Amino acid sequence: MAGLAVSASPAPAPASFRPAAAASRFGPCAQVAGPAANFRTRVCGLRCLIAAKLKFRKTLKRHGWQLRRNLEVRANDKVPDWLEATPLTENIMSRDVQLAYDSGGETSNTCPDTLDSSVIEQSSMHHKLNPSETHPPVLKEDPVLFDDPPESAAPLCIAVIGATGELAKNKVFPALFALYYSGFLPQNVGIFGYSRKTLTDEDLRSMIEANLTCRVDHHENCDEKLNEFLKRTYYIDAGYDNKDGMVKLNSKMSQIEGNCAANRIFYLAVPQEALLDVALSLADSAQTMQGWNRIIIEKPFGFTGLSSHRVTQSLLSRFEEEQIYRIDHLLGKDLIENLTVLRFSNLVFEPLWSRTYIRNVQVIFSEETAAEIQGRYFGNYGIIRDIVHSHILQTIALFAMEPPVSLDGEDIRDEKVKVLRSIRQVNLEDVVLGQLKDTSVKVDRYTKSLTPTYFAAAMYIDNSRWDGVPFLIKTGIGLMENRAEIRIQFRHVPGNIYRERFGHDIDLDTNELILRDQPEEAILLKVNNKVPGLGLQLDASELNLLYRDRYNVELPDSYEHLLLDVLDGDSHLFMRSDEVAAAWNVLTPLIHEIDQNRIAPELYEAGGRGPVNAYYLAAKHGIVKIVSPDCTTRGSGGGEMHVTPKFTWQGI
Ligand SMILES: NC(=O)C1=CN([C@@H]2O[C@H](COP(=O)(O)OP(=O)(O)OC[C@H]3O[C@@H](n4cnc5c(N)ncnc54)[C@H](OP(=O)(O)O)[C@@H]3O)[C@@H](O)[C@H]2O)C=CC1
Ligand SMILES: O=C1O[C@H](COP(=O)(O)O)[C@@H](O)[C@H](O)[C@H]1O
Repeated sequence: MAGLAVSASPAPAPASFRPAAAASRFGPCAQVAGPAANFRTRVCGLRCLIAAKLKFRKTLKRHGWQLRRNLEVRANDKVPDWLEATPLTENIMSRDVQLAYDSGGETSNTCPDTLDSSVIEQSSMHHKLNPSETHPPVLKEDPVLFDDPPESAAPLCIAVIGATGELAKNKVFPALFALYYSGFLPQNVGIFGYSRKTLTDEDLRSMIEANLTCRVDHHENCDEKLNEFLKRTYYIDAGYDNKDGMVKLNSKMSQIEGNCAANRIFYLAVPQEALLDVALSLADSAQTMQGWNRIIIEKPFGFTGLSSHRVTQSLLSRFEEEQIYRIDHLLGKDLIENLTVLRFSNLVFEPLWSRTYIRNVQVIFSEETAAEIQGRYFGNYGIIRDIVHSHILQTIALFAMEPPVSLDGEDIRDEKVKVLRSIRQVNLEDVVLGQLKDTSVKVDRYTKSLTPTYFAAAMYIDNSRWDGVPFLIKTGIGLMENRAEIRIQFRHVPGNIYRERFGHDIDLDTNELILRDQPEEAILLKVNNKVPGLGLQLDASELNLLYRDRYNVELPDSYEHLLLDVLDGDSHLFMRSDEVAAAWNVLTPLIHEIDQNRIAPELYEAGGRGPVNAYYLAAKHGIVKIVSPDCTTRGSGGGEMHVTPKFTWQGI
């Protein structure tokens, strides 16, 4: 951090960043996001692939992801005419202005020196604030960051509330820097760290710097970018009253923004106990009147259905639904986006997506992580509230939903909530609870708690598409490996003429599709084929797409993905209030039954596969266990036949 001083002028953006990033996304004080902009993100994987195949490679590299993301909006595979024929800036700018829409605030396309009163009035109505609050006090001693000429870009202020916490340090600031580095944040961006500790700007910068790195595959100007980013970072010593703290934050932001129409994002990385105090205080005192305001809230989303409902009601008393982004970073993984991309853009899959062809679905999320760093699980939230309520149920909802009307966030959320409302309440008999045996010094505390660290369950969706199809969930910590995948097992081929060739176990011919995030990103499809040569040997082979072989890029962290979605106003991976409630309706009766009956979880060893009962649960619901590494057998015709399934059942 040597030589870093708070500067009154923003550091100049590099040439490659200015036109594509600042102009396209932020325009001249223009509104930058909205439902229409969602379209950009949805076509992601395929467009990246196609663009990479075209001559764009060098261009993409030079302009960074910002350009790639803009390219992704194209619905065809051709080099866009506008890119070749006219200056990039001009084209992107006009399109973005056209797409401009505001879901959480008002904006203007110009950057007036003074606010006109009609704008103030509109904004105030929208945010339920008093027009008199639009003139924050000015802190004379502080530097002003956003002093670019009006035509440059709409400012964006991002406040990380709980800036000294683990989440902020390890995930949020690094993700913000990665976005800044890659050109996704506007030139006029200000980053504000907020907590109750007495720190200075420099303290915050040093803390952030300790965790910042540049991408291995994209490393130019790293130090320069790091310094630019840190110069735009400020600390707010909020004290112990969030009402005062938010007034301070607002003053600082207003000062940095100047009079330009500005947008604000508030990332609430605070403990659940502090959530409402922080959220309501900021609603009253820290929202901008001249742009949109969005708040990001961390999981878990409540402790029971009732407590969650209360939190939701309080939030909705001050914010519009469209302003609230409930983040679960596990949903920001490519695995999740691929669920819908794969299904809705492939004729070979889309017609098969129902009970007619799918026999069962497994959603697996296991972690090696030891219990020591999962302290908040014990005697507290546990894995059902932390992982199942949001990550697992959202995955099932995205997997099982009807085709949405469009890729717009609200259309997708409309379909997800229908799935959540159709999930049958989970029967305790179809549940396995586990708890990691703990040999650490904290063993007393842990053994007194019945909080599960492992959860398996068979769920059913009572609608016409999924009637009778088991969705087997398996999730836990302290297991043998990190595994995040969705496994789809298909039904048998009716009247399969090769039936006998599979020997005694017809299940061995089960087609299986696996979408995997961990241990490594891949899409795998198990098919049956003939082994070359004389005789009729069948082989269960894999048509594999390993991301590491196909794409030579470092994958962004899921916080980057989701923060960018917030910036874009794309809500499809964030739970709406009705989704939160519907998910609680599935789980609350089960949680009550577990709590009231003090159901003891099955203890399991660290580094193992988890509770043995999970195997029986799978078997009970007809989940195939494909483990036969060597099943040479004889077909009825007497010829030798090898069935060599390479897919072993991952029984975590
Ligand atoms: N850590 C992680 O990886 C994940 C965390 N989460 C969720 O994110 C949230 C934060 O987690 P984490 O960072 O681990 O928690 P920490 O306890 O590490 O940090 C909490 C932060 O909030 C601040 N804070 C605490 N109370 C208040 C208050 N009343 N008003 C204002 N600020 C306050 C603390 O600073 P100070 O005391 O100085 O004010 C600190 O900066 C939690 O809700 C957690 O469930 C979700 C997923 C993953
Ligand atoms: O939200 C959570 O996620 C982490 C895993 O995060 P990742 O970035 O390693 O995928 C998990 O350890 C934690 O239990 C859970 O609350």
